[in-house]
Amino acid sequence: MEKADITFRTRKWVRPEDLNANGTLFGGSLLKWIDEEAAIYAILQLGNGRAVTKYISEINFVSSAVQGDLVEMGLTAKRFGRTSLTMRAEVRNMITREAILTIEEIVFVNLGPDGRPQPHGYTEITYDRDRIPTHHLTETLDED
Ligand SMILES: CCCCCCCCCCCCCCCC(=O)SCCNC(=O)CCNC(=O)[C@H](O)C(C)(C)COP(=O)(O)OP(=O)(O)OC[C@H]1O[C@@H](n2cnc3c(N)ncnc32)[C@H](O)[C@@H]1OP(=O)(O)O
Repeated sequence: MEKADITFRTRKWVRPEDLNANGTLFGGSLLKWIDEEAAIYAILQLGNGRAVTKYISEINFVSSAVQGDLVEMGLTAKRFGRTSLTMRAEVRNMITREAILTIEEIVFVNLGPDGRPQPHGYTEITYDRDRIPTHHLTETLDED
């Protein structure tokens, strides 16, 4: 798979509840946002709502953000495994484009209805919405 550029999608406004005691953006808020963003990205790439976070590599908090800053989150698929998808993540200041956080590897695993890893069958990134699951997981419990 060729190296793909990161596409920045979700934007967040740094609010008072996202700050640490230092008055800068709390790392835990940032990680929550990026894990959620990665989950949505993985679900759209793997076409399966049952995808879970398996592994997150070193997290580099490159610079901080302060209240009122606009930040944007980007992800790209680095590697499609048999049951896994490895992504790279970056969060940056939307205005200055200065990096705030980088994570080289976030691995999600595609699960079957039994909760075990299941081959996803994909090898390439989709830029369309062709793999979006069509129903909520709770609606399919009886059918799976
Ligand atoms: C209408 C629209 C509807 C939309 C649709 C609904 C959307 C609804 C949204 C819900 C959104 C939920 C988002 C959940 C996001 C969480 O919060 S997940 C919660 C946190 N994560 C967990 O609880 C996972 C806990 N771990 C586990 O259950 C088990 O470890 C797992 C994931 C089943 C894997 O089991 P395992 O025995 O390790 O599996 P194994 O076969 O050894 O490895 C599987 C793959 O992982 C890789 N792997 C294993 N260990 C590692 C490692 N340390 N490093 C890197 N790779 C590794 C393996 O290489 C393998 O990859 P492949 O070579 O097959 O590609």
